[in-house]
Formats: sequence, C-alpha cells, structure tokens
Amino acid sequence: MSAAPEQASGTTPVIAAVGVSQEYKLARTRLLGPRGRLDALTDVDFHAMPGEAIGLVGESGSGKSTLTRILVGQEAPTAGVMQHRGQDIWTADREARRDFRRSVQLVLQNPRSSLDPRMKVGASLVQPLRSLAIDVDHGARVKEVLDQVGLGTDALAKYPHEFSGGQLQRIAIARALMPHPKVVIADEPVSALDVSIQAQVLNLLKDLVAELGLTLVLIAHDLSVVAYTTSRVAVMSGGRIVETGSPMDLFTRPEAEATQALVDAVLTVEGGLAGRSLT
Ligand SMILES: Nc1ncnc2c1ncn2[C@@H]1O[C@H](COP(=O)(O)OP(=O)(O)OP(=O)(O)O)[C@@H](O)[C@H]1O
Repeated sequence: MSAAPEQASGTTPVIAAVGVSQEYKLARTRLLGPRGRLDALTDVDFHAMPGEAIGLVGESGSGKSTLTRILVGQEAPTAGVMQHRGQDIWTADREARRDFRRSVQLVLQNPRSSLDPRMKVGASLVQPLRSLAIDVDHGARVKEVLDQVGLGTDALAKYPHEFSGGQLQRIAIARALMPHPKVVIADEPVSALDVSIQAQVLNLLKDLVAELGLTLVLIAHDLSVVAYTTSRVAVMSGGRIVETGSPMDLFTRPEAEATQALVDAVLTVEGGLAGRSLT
C-alpha cells in the first residue's frame, strides 16, 4: 500500500484516497451477452489536510460523485485504499469506523431532498446524534450549531417548507456539524441555489473552516465556486485527477485540457466571477 506523501514528513491527511479505482459492472445489453465494465475512477490520489479547504472540480461524468461516495465510505473502491487519519476505513476496527462516521459529514446539493419534509428542523438536527449514539446535551448542541450557521432557535419548531433554499442549506450544514465533524464534504452545495444566495453559503463554509478549524472538501462543476472558497483545487476528467493547484495557478496557467475548459466555461458565463475574488 502506498502512503500519501505528507505521511513521510509526519503530518497525516485527515482523509486520503490512495491509488483509488472504481469499476462498475454495467447491465447486459443482450440476455446472455457479456456485462460491460466502466472505469469511473482510475488510480486517484486525493487527500485533505487538517484545517484545509480543498476543491474538487470537473465536468459532468468526470467522477466527482463516485469519488465523493468513496470519501464518505458509502462505497468501497475496487482498488486502492480509503484512509481516515492514515487508517484504511474498510479494515479498521469498529471504534475507528465509528470515529470515521462521526468525523466525516456530507452536505448534499439539494437541502429540500436531504432534509425530511415531515420532520421539524429540531428533530432533523438531533437525528445524527441519535444515529451515531453521541451522548451530549441535544438542546445545547442544537443552539450552538444554529448560531454557527447564522440562524436563531425559532427555526427548531418549523418544517423545511417554511424556509428559503439558502436558509435550508444552512440547516443542512448545521445538521452536518452536529456530531462535531473534522471534515465536511459539500457536494455541489450551491448549485441548486439562486446566484444571489450562493456567495452567502460559500462565505459561511469559509467562515466555518476559519473558525472551527474544519477541513472542507468542496465539490463543484464550476471552477469559480471552488476558486472562491478553497486554497487548493483538484481537477478531475475521465475518472482521473489531471491537475492540482492553487485557484490562481489554474486560472492563469492551466496545464490540462480539462482545466482550460473549466476556465473557459467560467469566463464565457456572463458574470461568472461576479462578486467573487480569487483570494
Ligand atoms: N453506479 C454506477 N453504475 C454504473 N456507472 C456509474 C455508476 N455511478 C457512476 N457511473 C458512471 O461513472 C462515471 C462517473 O460518474 P460520476 O457521477 O461520478 O461523475 P460526476 O463528475 O459526479 O458527474 P455529475 O456532475 O454529472 O454528477 C460516469 O460515466 C457515470 O455514468
């Protein structure tokens, strides 16, 4: 098993996919015909250091969602290793697996589908504490996280339909924060939101990284979104990471064709970088 480079210098990534490949078997096109195979990921190395905000960007079908499912432990890779604090999550003991499930939380694209519409926000927020059997004062923790995401406790007795998309995404982020995670993986967290609200949610994620020392993995198809929010960006194409660099480097000196295409997409969308600086 190869180790992530930082381990040699004594600092362990909080999460790392090391040499990860993912092959899917496709449905037969003929009754007795062979099953096709699709390489969704090929030899991917991806890691996030403690307190780092890292972006993962790529066009549709490049493998971002597949890598996300591997990073959160929803799928085991067909080759390579998925590590949490240097330990393979699929061979780790029960305690280490529990620590991983608590430590790495996911925020999805659409809070309207990730939050149960029949549950009051208060009940949705405490659900992760129950399912992970975390023994803390629920009321105090709920107040604390609502404050961290800029919402008041009046949200607790309301249902999801009573909120705007931006407020709901704050609630989804609050829910992810409930178990005191070290890592938040946000999969296209602003692409379902109005452009006017997107910067607010991205600013919230940036503030959480700065104030709580969180590690953020931000996945998006829009390079300007990850450039605004993170300091290091990995570009995916065809199931591989084709380039990694600072947002400024990717914009000013893109090396891979896929990076150039993402830069072009930002620059041709009217107002693509409006209101977002690269620093
Ligand atoms: N469960 C699966 N079975 C078969 N093929 C899959 C499966 N999941 C993903 N794929 C294929 O793997 C490739 C990568 O898909 P993936 O969803 O990871 O890309 P993506 O970058 O997240 O795209 P999008 O932004 O459109 O969600 C695609 O060709 C996709 O069709």
